[in-house]
Amino acid sequence: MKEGRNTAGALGLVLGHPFDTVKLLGFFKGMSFPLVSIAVVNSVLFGVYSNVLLALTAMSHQERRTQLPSYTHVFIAGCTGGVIQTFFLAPFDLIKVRLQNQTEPRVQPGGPQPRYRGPVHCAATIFREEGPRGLFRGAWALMLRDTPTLGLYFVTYEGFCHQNTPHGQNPSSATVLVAGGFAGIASWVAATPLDVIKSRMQMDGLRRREYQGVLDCVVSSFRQEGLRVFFRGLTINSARGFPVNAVTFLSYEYLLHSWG
Ligand SMILES: C[N+](C)(C)CCCC[C@H](N)C(=O)O
Repeated sequence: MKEGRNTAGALGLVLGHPFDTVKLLGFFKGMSFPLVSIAVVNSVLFGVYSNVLLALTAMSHQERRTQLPSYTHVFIAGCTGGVIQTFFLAPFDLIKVRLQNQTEPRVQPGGPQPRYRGPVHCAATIFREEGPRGLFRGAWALMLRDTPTLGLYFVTYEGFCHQNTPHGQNPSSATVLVAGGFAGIASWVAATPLDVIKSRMQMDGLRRREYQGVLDCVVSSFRQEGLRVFFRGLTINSARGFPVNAVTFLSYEYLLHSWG
């Protein structure tokens, strides 16, 4: 009896396995592009941030626990990280926005071919149709969005950690998670108006050019849609910002400690 059940269980598993695999692969399909992009961009951002802070304060990460760096230094280091990461983020972000805004996102047999068939094809097509500079379309708006808001991001993080950690100690994992989450929300709330503009600039140039530049895009979006346009996606950005940045900062702290 027991034997029979085990065999049945094993058989079920064997039969079910291909389905599970397909399901899993389907579930994570399309994840390699964001994964590569986030790995590159976050290493640049956090690398620049910690090195600039190191240069400004002449203190190691561990020493800074007992002697908090000034928020001005944290802000400057965050802004510098923001400027440098823009060069890396711009093409990745452009490709993401272009792919997300496709009207025929899927290739269907016999149906119309989508303009971009995937991230690599998208990059090659932009390069061909819009030139190498085309890959940096919207980069100014992106830099304007990210420079001050990444300063704010790190100030929020360090401030929250400092306030909730006994003097001289390392913040607990729970504190790091909440501080990272709040940093994500604060920076996304501040970044949302320029995020709307950035995405519009990135989509511009696909057919005819609609905007003359960032300012023109701000003015004409405001004229056509009112003040509300600058708050588009605010809720979703914040809701996503909390968990994403909680985990980001937890891994950052973990790596800092394991590398010594
Ligand atoms: C500055 N800005 C708010 C745009 C982003 C800040 C957090 C960056 C993080 N990789 C994320 O995707 O949430």
